[in-house]
Amino acid sequence: MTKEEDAAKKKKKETDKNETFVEKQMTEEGAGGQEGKTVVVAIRMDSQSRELLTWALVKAAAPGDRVVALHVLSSSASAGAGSSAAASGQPAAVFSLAKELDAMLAVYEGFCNLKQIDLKLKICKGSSIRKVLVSEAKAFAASILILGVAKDSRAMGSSSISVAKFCAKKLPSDCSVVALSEGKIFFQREAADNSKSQKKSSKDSSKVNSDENNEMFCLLPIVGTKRVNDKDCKSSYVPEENACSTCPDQNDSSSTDGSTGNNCSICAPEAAAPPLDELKKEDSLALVPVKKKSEAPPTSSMPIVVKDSREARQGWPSLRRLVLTGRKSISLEKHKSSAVQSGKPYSSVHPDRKSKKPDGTMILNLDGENGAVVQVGADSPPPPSVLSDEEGRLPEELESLEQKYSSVCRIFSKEELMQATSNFSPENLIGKGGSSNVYKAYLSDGKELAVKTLKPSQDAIKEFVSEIEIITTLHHKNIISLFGFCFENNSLMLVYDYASRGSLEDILHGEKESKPVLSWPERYKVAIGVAEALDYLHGGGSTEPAIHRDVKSSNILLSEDFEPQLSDFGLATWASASTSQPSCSDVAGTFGYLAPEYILYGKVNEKIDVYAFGVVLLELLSGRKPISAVCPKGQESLVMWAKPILQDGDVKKIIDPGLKHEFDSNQVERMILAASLCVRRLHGARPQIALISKLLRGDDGTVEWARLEVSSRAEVLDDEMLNLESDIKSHLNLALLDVEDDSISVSSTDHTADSLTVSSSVENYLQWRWSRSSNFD
Ligand SMILES: Nc1ncnc2c1ncn2[C@@H]1O[C@H](COP(=O)(O)OP(=O)(O)OP(=O)(O)O)[C@@H](O)[C@H]1O
Repeated sequence: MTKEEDAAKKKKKETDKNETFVEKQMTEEGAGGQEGKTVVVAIRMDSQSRELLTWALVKAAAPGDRVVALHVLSSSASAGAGSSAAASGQPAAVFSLAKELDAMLAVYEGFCNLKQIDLKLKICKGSSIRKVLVSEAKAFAASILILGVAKDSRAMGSSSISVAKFCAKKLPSDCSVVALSEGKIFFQREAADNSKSQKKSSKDSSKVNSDENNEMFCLLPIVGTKRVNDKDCKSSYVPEENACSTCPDQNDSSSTDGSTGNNCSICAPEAAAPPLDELKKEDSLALVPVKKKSEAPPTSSMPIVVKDSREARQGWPSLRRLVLTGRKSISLEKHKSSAVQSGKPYSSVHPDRKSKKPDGTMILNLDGENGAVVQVGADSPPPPSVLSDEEGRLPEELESLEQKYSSVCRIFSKEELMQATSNFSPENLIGKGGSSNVYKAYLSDGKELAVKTLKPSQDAIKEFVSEIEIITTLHHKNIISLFGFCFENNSLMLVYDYASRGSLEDILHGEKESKPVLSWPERYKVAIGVAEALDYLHGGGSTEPAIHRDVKSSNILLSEDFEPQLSDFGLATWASASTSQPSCSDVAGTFGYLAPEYILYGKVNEKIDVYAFGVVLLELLSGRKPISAVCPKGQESLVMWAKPILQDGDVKKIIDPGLKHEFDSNQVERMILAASLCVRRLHGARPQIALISKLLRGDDGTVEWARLEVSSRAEVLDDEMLNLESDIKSHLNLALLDVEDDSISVSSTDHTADSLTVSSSVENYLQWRWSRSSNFD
């Protein structure tokens, strides 16, 4: 046997070992038992942790499972300045760390929703990381504990394999322990009987207590809220599955800060929640400390929860970054319309909020240990100033705005905008975004405008400034014009031209009763207009190239004559400022429109706009939503549903039945070709938007080229597989695919268990996992 063959054999063996473990987990745990298992993943704020999470979610967790991303703050740790500052109890550092970790997890929201995995974040503090890991894994009755293998062993005080060994020794035999690096298992202690551990209920787990010495902080979503029995917990709402440990038993009311009052923000009397019907389950999040309570049932007191995907699943959310982008919070598909219709306020986090006590509103003191859950609906009281410091000074970036932009747009006073919107009356509320309200405004000369009020936060300021900076350089008929802005009295407002037909999303997917179906010529006009806008944005108009980063139907507004206007440049970035390097904390956008490389690696270039535009084209063609829970299994994702149909070129199957065969078949063909090319898995295989624009307009040569390109898909797939392999290896070495040198020849359509290690692409892999998972239900 040659040296190479020997190495290949060794490699294969390693892969098989990984697979055996994975398959075992999948078959034993994923078989859809009533109660899912808990997978605990020890994470830090680094890219390796992202690998671990990806591995845990894709390989170890099955539908119905809970994955707990556990971050341990150790006073002895040197895991980064933020981490050690947080560990030493600096409140702001704790909060900022929680925000960063939250952002890291936010990337997985979409995947977790599709996979029905409940992803939670927990931050603990303890003197020994390994001991905390053991006690937490026990407390969660974890079936698997996943750890990284530290390259710099000093980072965690000792080698991570030794940590893994320690954990394996201390944890019950029904908990597997796995230590990974770059997708390879370096240490593995398999559970003696996983099927047994799977059955472990939260009741069982209550017998095992968290380490008394672990100080815990938590981010807790008020999702799936239910009123807790008065006897158990007064004036409180507690997430169904995450009731505070103090609620069921209030005997122990000591708190982490040593005060005698109940310091749990969920059951503390001062944390009086609004009536149930005023809480929108998808929007709430609190950072709360959870006091130690040895008798408490740990699984029902999970102190840290960032996302509860099982709740969100019900509404198939368009997922947003929750904390870092400030105004981009989780919103469900029907969020905007329902919010507007009902006019109900909803809750979200204001990290910078100081103590406040409005009526009926859950507001907590905020320091590093306390988060603030505040009502921020249309009629909520104004939050304290984040625009100026105590001495009334404005942040630097705001100070120069007026001077810089007064020549290109109008600076409004708040008074003027109040008048123009009849005091921001609910009747003038025309739309709602993740963290914004949009009101119709009338100037005294009769001009109609749209005023977007941003909920103030430090991140909102950044987006406000960035949007003004970028949008004022753009002059295109298909890009919304910024008419003016206002920052005053703690208000951040952007004033745009009014688009009388509202958003494409509302027109395509909104309440149908009164609205006629968008006709084919209008759809085609929208497609052409948005392609031109993007072409211009990406540098085709010889402006400095920029990337929108949030192309979606709700950000395409329509004028009276259906001229589309690309809007919402809050996430936009100059192409020169974007990086193709993976980033843990800079993924934003809306699930359903996110390009695979962006979800997985956080890679930003103009091709993420091309991908998102492809999804919009599919919406225009089919009238379907990007993600829809009402579709049959395997068809929830518009892209996944459409891809095989696009490949067949079967117009009848893809075209919106609402069009009743009234369409131009040449234009439809071009749109199908364009969509096929835009939603290609690999960004390199997606054409520039300029070419797509030419194709849509019917340029003969481009149409010919596109036909060939799309029909020679099989050949391209091979290339894609090769590219994907090097992409993954060179960029992240993600544990997701385990692509091996000798595995490329395996067919991409061979979705058998054996092909798991050689899945042709991220998307195929996810699709395969999804369809497989669906069978478990
Ligand atoms: N200039 C405008 N003219 C008419 N309607 C508008 C205008 N701007 C926004 N809207 C309406 O307000 C809604 C909310 O817009 P906004 O940009 O705040 O949120 P979004 O983009 O839908 O969500 P998010 O900000 O979370 O991405 C839009 O979908 C649209 O219906």
